[in-house]
Amino acid sequence: MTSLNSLLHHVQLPLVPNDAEITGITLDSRKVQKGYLFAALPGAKSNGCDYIDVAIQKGAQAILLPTGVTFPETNSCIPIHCDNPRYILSLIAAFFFPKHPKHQVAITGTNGKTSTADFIRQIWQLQNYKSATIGTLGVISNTDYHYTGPVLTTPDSIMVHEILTDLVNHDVQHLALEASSHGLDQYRLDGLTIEAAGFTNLTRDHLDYHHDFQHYLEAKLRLFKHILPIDGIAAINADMDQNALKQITQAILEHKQELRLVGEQGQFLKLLSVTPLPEGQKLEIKTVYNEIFSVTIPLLGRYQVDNILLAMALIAKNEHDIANFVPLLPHLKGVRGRMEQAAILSNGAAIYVDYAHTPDALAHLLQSLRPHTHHNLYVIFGAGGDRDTGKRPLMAQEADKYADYVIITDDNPRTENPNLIRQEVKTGAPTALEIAGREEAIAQTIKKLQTGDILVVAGKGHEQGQIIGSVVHPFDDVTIIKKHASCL
Ligand SMILES: CC(=O)N[C@H]1[C@@H](OP(=O)(O)OP(=O)(O)OC[C@H]2O[C@@H](n3ccc(=O)[nH]c3=O)[C@H](O)[C@@H]2O)O[C@H](CO)[C@@H](O)[C@@H]1O[C@H](C)C(=O)N[C@@H](C)C(=O)N[C@H](CCC(=O)O)C(=O)O
Ligand SMILES: Nc1ncnc2c1ncn2[C@@H]1O[C@H](COP(=O)(O)OP(=O)(O)OP(=O)(O)O)[C@@H](O)[C@H]1O
Ligand SMILES: N[C@H](CCC[C@H](N)C(=O)O)C(=O)O
Ligand SMILES: [Mg+2]
Repeated sequence: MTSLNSLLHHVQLPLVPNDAEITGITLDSRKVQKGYLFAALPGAKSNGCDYIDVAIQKGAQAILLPTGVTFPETNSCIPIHCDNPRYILSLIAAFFFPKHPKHQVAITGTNGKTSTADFIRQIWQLQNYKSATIGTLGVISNTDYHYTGPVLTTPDSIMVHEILTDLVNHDVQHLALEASSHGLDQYRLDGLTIEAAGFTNLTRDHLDYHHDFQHYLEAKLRLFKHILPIDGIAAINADMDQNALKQITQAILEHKQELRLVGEQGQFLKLLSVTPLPEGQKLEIKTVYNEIFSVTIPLLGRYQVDNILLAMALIAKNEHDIANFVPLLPHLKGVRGRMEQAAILSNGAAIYVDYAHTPDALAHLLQSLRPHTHHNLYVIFGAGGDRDTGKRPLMAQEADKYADYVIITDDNPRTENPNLIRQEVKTGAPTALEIAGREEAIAQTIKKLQTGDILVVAGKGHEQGQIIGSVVHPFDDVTIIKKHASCL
């Protein structure tokens, strides 16, 4: 509970003569209770301003709304007009839920946010800190805090700050969170006080929402231009798209942040070599002080090396901290649904599950599995409905380029016709096999596997459901694979 004028003072909006207590904040009229501040936000599907009357009837004390929107005659509720209510709401949320972990790190990029955040949490936990991640896997921490709300990669600003306060109440002072391009574009993270921001890579995704690559990049750049403060740490994978890298580094230098480049072209942390081993990878890395470390990580997937380097650069107090992290790396565990081994058949064929749902992720995934494949490499994947349609043939092209056998199936068709989605995917790999129904595709392919083969089932990773229409049907790739593998 806080007074309306203290909230307004915090966000530098004019105070009101009739100050009032605010008992809660929400952006959904259906959740308004007596004394709440309701943020009426124009959205993609509907407009929160259409629900102002409903919110007043339910006892809203104040309504945050865009400048120019008319407000009904009422004595019971105070209108707060402003130019950018989503942004102001984020700042209000940070003030209303006042407890924030001392150490907060945010990661953006097309692929690798969840993995990088997870490695950061694991490193902190290996150092005995209570720590947490917020992202695609929900909220994970080594405390008895259990989040049960809806999961977005980046929750809305109210949810983010409510979770932060809950985490601090569970003694968590170390937090890594994912900054999705939607989340950044919709000001979900503007109230945060982060110490470091990371950028994994920029490749094609979400152009249904951002329309073109430059707007997609601009959304992600908001993390550095508007959220990471001056002197904050900006850790970047130097091997990414060079045009994007140029724009990112320019933003970082303009905002006087500390640039830490990692990767094969890194400076802060330079990757000298990676050797794939049967059960992991051996890395040789060099710090900016020319210290060289050799370490074996128990994880497959070249892409996870990039994510681990970025994780270390984001949380290192300084260059010398890397020496403290290196002995912990052999203890890292795989991330749920990312290059996760689901089954080994009696003939030795191995089956993995991975969350690759972009062209670039599929290319990296399949290239990573090739050194471990002694016979044929199979990939099963589909493309999500109500998402970027342009990436569909491109995903198939990458699959066709790097796998020996490509099986196109369904992945969350949502409100689209799954047959039509598969047809669009198939234009990128006309000779690929098409099997409707994900379980059927998995069952049929497993029967074909021989000694030395690898099958990877991509796109759903940790997901627990297949979304058809608006119904979520329980579905877990690992469980389905185990079921059909055990029949052989
Ligand atoms: C397209 C999109 O990003 N939509 C997000 C956006 O919703 P919106 O504001 O556009 O919603 P809307 O349905 O048009 O409604 C407008 C407003 O009216 C309000 N309303 C609506 C109905 C009503 O009865 N009363 C009422 O007050 C709504 O609460 C909302 O505030 O803001 C909401 C609150 O933050 C989000 O929950 C919602 O995410 C939807 C569920 C979603 O599916 N988002 C996906 C695309 C997403 O955000 N994905 C990213 C990226 C993942 C990745 O990187 O791969 C993520 O961070 O998860
Ligand atoms: N650094 C990377 N470079 C390229 N591909 C990667 C990288 N990291 C992960 N991937 C691929 O992307 C998939 C998703 O990884 P992860 O969940 O870590 O990414 P994300 O950015 O959190 O994705 P989302 O946007 O869906 O939350 C992995 O399963 C893998 O196939
Ligand atoms: N965060 C991504 C996840 C995609 C996962 C894939 N299974 C799909 O449904 O396309 C999105 O919402 O676009
Ligand atoms: Mg994620």
